[in-house]
Amino acid sequence: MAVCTVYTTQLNPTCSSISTPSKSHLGFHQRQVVFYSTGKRTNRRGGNSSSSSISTSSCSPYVITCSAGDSQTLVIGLAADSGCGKSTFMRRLTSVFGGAAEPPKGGNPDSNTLISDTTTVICLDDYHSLDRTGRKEKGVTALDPKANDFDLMYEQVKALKEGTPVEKPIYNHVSGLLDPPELIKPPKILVIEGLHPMYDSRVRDLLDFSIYLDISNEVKFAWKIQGHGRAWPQS
Ligand SMILES: Nc1ncnc2c1ncn2[C@@H]1O[C@H](COP(=O)(O)OP(=O)(O)OP(=O)(O)O)[C@@H](O)[C@H]1O
Ligand SMILES: O=C(CO)[C@H](O)[C@H](O)COP(=O)(O)O
Repeated sequence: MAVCTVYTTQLNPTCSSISTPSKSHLGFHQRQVVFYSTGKRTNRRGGNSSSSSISTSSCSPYVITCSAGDSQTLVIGLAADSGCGKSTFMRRLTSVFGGAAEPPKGGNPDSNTLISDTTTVICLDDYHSLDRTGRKEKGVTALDPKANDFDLMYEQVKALKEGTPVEKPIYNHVSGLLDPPELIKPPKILVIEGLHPMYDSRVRDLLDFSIYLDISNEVKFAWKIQGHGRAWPQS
């Protein structure tokens, strides 16, 4: 059985509560946590009693545990809008799981994948079905489901979960083009991070755990102004 346990304290100074819905909503069946960017919110959906929240304002540690079936890869979905700290959060989380996360050795320097001892993080931007020009021509953004290949995402996440390597496409954020695929081997823990790890019900059903980073525009823009990371998305 693949198991992941995270012992951690507050992940960042603006993150002050975690919601852990005990019942499914929007069809989620797996365990979820939502990291909030501001303190007082315990329930986004206005009084839904199925959500409970854990305060971390005292910086006390909390524990997150999830597990998958025998010999299966454990799949974690991390969703957030662009610039909400998915990559930053994943770098921290993978280091908690063990080892520094690095791009695949000797591969495409513009790969979005990170590999550590136990964990592989794939970026769902790699499943954009339309490149930057294609999206412009069709008048859609990367958030539009039409700009993403959910069939391929499902097939490949399922294959990895079942222990089969895949040739995953690469969306190149520098050129805005789809590059030749890279080989991804099934890890112990697979994280799929991006705009839509929970949009497609087939992909959603593969998740053992899901995380949504709920970052306010105010905080997101403040982070951007601090000037870290790559430039704001091109499209
Ligand atoms: N907890 C944090 N505290 C301060 N700054 C942060 C934090 N998380 C992220 N940032 C900053 O916010 C910016 C966006 O973060 P990051 O690149 O991780 O987001 P992302 O969701 O992966 O973005 P994209 O989808 O555009 O690739 C970066 O400049 C990063 O340094
Ligand atoms: O990071 C993103 C979504 O997670 C980008 O918004 C998306 O991939 C489009 O990329 P670009 O703006 O570089 O064409």
